[in-house]
Amino acid sequence: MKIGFIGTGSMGTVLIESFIRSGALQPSSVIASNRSKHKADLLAAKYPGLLAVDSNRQVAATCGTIFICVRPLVFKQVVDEIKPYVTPDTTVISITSPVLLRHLESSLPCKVAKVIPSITNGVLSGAALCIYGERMSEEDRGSLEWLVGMIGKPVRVSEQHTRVTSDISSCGPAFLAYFVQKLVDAAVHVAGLPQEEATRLASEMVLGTGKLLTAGGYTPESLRQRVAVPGGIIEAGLELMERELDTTFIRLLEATHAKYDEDVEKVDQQFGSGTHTQ
Ligand SMILES: NC(=O)C1=CN([C@@H]2O[C@H](COP(=O)(O)OP(=O)(O)OC[C@H]3O[C@@H](n4cnc5c(N)ncnc54)[C@H](O)[C@@H]3O)[C@@H](O)[C@H]2O)C=CC1
Ligand SMILES: O=C(O)[C@@H]1CCC=N1
Repeated sequence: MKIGFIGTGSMGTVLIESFIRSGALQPSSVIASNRSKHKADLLAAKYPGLLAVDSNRQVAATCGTIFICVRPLVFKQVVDEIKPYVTPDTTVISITSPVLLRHLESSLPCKVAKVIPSITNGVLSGAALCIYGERMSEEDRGSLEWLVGMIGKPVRVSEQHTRVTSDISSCGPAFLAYFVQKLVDAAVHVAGLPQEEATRLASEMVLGTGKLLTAGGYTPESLRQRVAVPGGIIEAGLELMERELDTTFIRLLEATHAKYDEDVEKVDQQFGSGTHTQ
């Protein structure tokens, strides 16, 4: 069965390349379209057998499973384009959170799901959030999770929790990279450590910490307690972070939720769906 990708920008490309690199998909199973076709052509050149096509309609007409990898406000246009070509057996997957299942289910006569990937899937790691519409049978869900499981850890979440879980798994890499960057800048500023060396150390530290938290038997709390000796150097640093960052993360999530609400409202207007309740 052919798998289609509409939108081969940053995330569409990550998904296609990861599915191919992991062995989940052969290039010859992949059909891709993009507004400016040259981006899809680049993938076709890199992966012989992959078919880049001129229109989203061609993807819809040939593929049983279609990932829509465009920005939220472009969805309505794409959905209208592909609608005549999907059948009840087609599965359409949105990779963006502000396009809700009800937008898709009310507009398309097929199965719909959301898979919110993460840049970490590009190294076959991290989570991929799975949210299912009612027309997805348990077998359909299992098949999609097999595919997604080749590039990350599929995690089923309710649509209600999509925003906050995506804040962690999809936005988290950017937030953590910001933390790393600030730590590196401080090391350069305070002690003159070469930037490259500080970056290498910080990156290894993040990798090791991730392993401790996923496979090393630690929780964030127990890890912190284990390394922060009472009255010691780490505790001095943690006390400062506690004072300075106390409400920062709550405000961080409030900021992402506010932007999400704005996007959902705009998508609602496009789909003519009234006020959202998620
Ligand atoms: N950046 C990230 O880490 C994550 C992004 N997402 C979601 O992925 C979606 C895409 O994001 P990015 O790849 O970062 O954006 P992007 O801007 O890099 O890619 C979007 C692509 O869609 C193409 N496009 C625009 N209109 C089109 C149309 N009518 N038909 C076909 N192609 C069209 C553009 O040319 C572009 O290549 C967004 O909805 C975002 O919410 C989801 C999880 C993580
Ligand atoms: O729709 C989402 O939740 C993702 C996370 C970052 C951008 N888009």
